[in-house]
Amino acid sequence: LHQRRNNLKYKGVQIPPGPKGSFFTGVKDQLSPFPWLQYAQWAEHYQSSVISLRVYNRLLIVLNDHRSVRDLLDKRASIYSDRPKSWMYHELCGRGSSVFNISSQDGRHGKYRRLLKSGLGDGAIREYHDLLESEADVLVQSLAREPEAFQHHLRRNVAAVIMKAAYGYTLTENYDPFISVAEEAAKISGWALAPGRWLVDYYPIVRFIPMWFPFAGFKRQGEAWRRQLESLSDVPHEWVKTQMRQGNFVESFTSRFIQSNNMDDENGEDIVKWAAGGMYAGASDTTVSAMTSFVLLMALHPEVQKQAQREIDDLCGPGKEPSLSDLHSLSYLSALYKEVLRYAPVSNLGKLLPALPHRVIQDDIYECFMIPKDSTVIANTWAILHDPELYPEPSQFNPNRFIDDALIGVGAGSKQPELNPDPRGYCFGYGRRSCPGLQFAEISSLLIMSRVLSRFNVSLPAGTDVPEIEFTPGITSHIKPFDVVIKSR
Ligand code: HEM
Repeated sequence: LHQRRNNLKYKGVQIPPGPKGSFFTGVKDQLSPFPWLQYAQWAEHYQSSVISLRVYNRLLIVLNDHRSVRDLLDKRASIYSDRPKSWMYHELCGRGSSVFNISSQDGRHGKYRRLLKSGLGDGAIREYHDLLESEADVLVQSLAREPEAFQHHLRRNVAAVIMKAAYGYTLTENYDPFISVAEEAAKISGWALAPGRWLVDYYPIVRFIPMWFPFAGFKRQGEAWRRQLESLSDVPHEWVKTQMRQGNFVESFTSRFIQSNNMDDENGEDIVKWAAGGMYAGASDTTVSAMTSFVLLMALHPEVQKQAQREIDDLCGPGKEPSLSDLHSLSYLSALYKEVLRYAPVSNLGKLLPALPHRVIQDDIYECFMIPKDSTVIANTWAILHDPELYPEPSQFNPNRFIDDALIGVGAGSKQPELNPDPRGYCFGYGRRSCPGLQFAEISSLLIMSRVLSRFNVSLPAGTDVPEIEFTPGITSHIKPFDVVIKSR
């Protein structure tokens, strides 16, 4: 319908080229578990970095190069920062108000972002210094004790930091009730957002079928999940309030905003609750994924590892662990962090999850193409970070690309190098949806990396062949783990 209307309105302006697929499902059955590679291949095949594809009745526009991403998602952020609607998740499960899913046209969107920015930005991070340092100590001790469980320790570190920062809550040693609450919510959300699973997402008219109707299983399921998710997201918030009432609480993102009571909004407390919920959801898989990639890449690149260790030893003295105040002096470490994010981008937003792609809220024309209102717009961040014109020899893992003037190209020292631009401009998302946890992620990641490098050597088990790098499918795709040895230096 849209297309017919748009063809009339913008006579002769076509939607971007792309595969057509079948009449009913579109290209749904042709999508691979690694869509970012497939999108890049389609872009090459159709000789256009902007392509379109249809899944059921939903039109997807995929942006495969940095220019279109900047031009549309950043420069036209006011119309490209909405999220596609998932009727199952947003309406039936009642999650439309969550930070990730709220419509950019809802007044709460800006309030969440302002709150998260002030609670997670550079100024606020100082509040978390002691917490970050003490959890880094715990991580190093756990790695020394049980190095083979490194992923478990990383996951625990990130969860402990974020739960303390968001709620002032200290994780218990093994099974933690708050983490299982958060993981349960993530699991239900994954099911409710499963692409192609719920017809109501594509044909919302079916939401009007009465609850008792034989085909209304999805409605009963949605209602059950709504109740479950509601109580799950209330648990940590109510816990903070109880602690505060008892006068026995650790300061946190939530307590600070409840106490300051200057939200200037009758829904202030509800906004804090959703914003804090977004912190665990945003920080957990992403940071763990980046840090897991870091450990695996250190095993594959001993020369990079040695150089980073030399820099830390030179600054702090051998055997002395870096502290947060040392991090800004470690320029090779900072380049290494950028290269980990570029090489194994955490967020290959290619998956058809309705949660992270953007939605354009009005018809738009880009170059010679029509981008119809309500299209789902996906940035193929992987393709950008592996574009040989932007990052020469993209399959080489080489942190020097961010510090060596010869590799930065013309304009070195200026804000926008021609080659090897800062990948943080891509892997933390775009426009009015870009990640509000960027600084928090960076400081916690650099601290983990510096502590691991100063205390341990990471290598492949003796006698094993160098493994081929494979990536896991999914929205926070990362390098498929292989065996590594972590030994004290
Ligand atoms: C290496 C770590 C991280 C990476 C790579 C990452 C990446 C991203 C990306 C790509 C998005 C989506 C942007 C878009 O839609 O264009 C996002 C959104 C978000 N991130 Fe992060 N993130 C990381 C860590 C964190 C941390 C530590 C927090 C909080 C403490 C956080 C909180 C959020 C939130 C709340 C959103 C939703 C923003 C919105 O929809 O308005 N992230 N992140």
